[in-house]
Amino acid sequence: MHSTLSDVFISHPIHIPLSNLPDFTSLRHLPDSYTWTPKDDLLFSASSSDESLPFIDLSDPHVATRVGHACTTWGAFQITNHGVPSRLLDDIEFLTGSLFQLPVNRKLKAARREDGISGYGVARIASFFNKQMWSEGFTVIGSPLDDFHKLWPRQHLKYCKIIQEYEEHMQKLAAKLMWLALGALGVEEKDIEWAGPISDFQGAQAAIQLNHYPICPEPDRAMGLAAHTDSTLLTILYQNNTAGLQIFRDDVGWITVPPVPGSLVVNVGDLLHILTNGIFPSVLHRARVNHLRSRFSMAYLWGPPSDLMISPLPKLVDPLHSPLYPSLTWKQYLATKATHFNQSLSFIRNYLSSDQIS
Ligand SMILES: O=C(O)CCC(=O)C(=O)O
Ligand SMILES: [Fe+2]
Repeated sequence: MHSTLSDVFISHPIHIPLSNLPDFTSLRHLPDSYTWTPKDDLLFSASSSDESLPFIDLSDPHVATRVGHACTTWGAFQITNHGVPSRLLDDIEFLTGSLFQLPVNRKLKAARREDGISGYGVARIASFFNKQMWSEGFTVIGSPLDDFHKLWPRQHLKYCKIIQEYEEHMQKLAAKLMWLALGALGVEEKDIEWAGPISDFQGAQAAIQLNHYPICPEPDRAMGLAAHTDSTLLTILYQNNTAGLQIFRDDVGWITVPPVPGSLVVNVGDLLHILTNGIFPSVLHRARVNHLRSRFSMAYLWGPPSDLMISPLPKLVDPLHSPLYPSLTWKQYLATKATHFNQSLSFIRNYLSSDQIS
């Protein structure tokens, strides 16, 4: 039977009591439960380098080479001239701001259920850390109608329309980026059957993750969203005009991705890393907070149909480059991630068949 992404979370519930949600505005000092040290996350070091993430104009004649190079060296890049209307970016930012500005008791009406994925709550990755993160989130998967009706009984349709339009643009952009990135490796449309008859990846599945990082009294000791890679093929992220996103490269350390109005950040996710047999790294990233301004980010998490087998593309495998990963579905990968978190890729690397992975 065809299953949806939500099914994965029914079998892998997370237990984060909603009482853990803080009243961010009333805290003058960071409580111990929000104070991070390197002991809480080995990666809790300050950013160091002045290197910067590639910034790519999608109308550049050499765009495929640039995208391919950015994916290979960083697993991430920023884009401009991407075709998403700036009015729509304003709309989604407005929606996000309006949502998190609601009183806590209203937001809790649309709280994510323990075995669910949609709705309001703390970051799913919270269960892997001893300390709490200075953020709140809202996940949209499928129709937001029911949840939005609980949040905005009289205005929900207006907000549903923004989500629908945003998804349509993001889906098209994700497909375009996918072909640019894979095209740079010599992968052609005929090499990916599931992209469909007109190669537009109509069968893809996606979620939208809205994040809010409130003003923080002691930002140097707090963490907005701890270091992770995304379990997607690609993630397209829009951030408001407040810095906070940082990405990690082994030879560089942490660098901040400055917000550039109207531009979008693209991350290679774990599944594209698998598909390219490790040629593209999935980028480790996190969000820091600050004491002056609230920060919002809106992530479009894009992946394949959840029951489709994903494996290193035959074109990228040869006697010198044997497949590094077994075939597995997005659903299976998410189940692995729910247990092994940032060790998931190295965990599945040890298996030849997904039947062995539990
Ligand atoms: O807020 C950000 O910049 C990062 C958000 C993120 O990584 C995510 O939602 O997966
Ligand atoms: Fe992320």
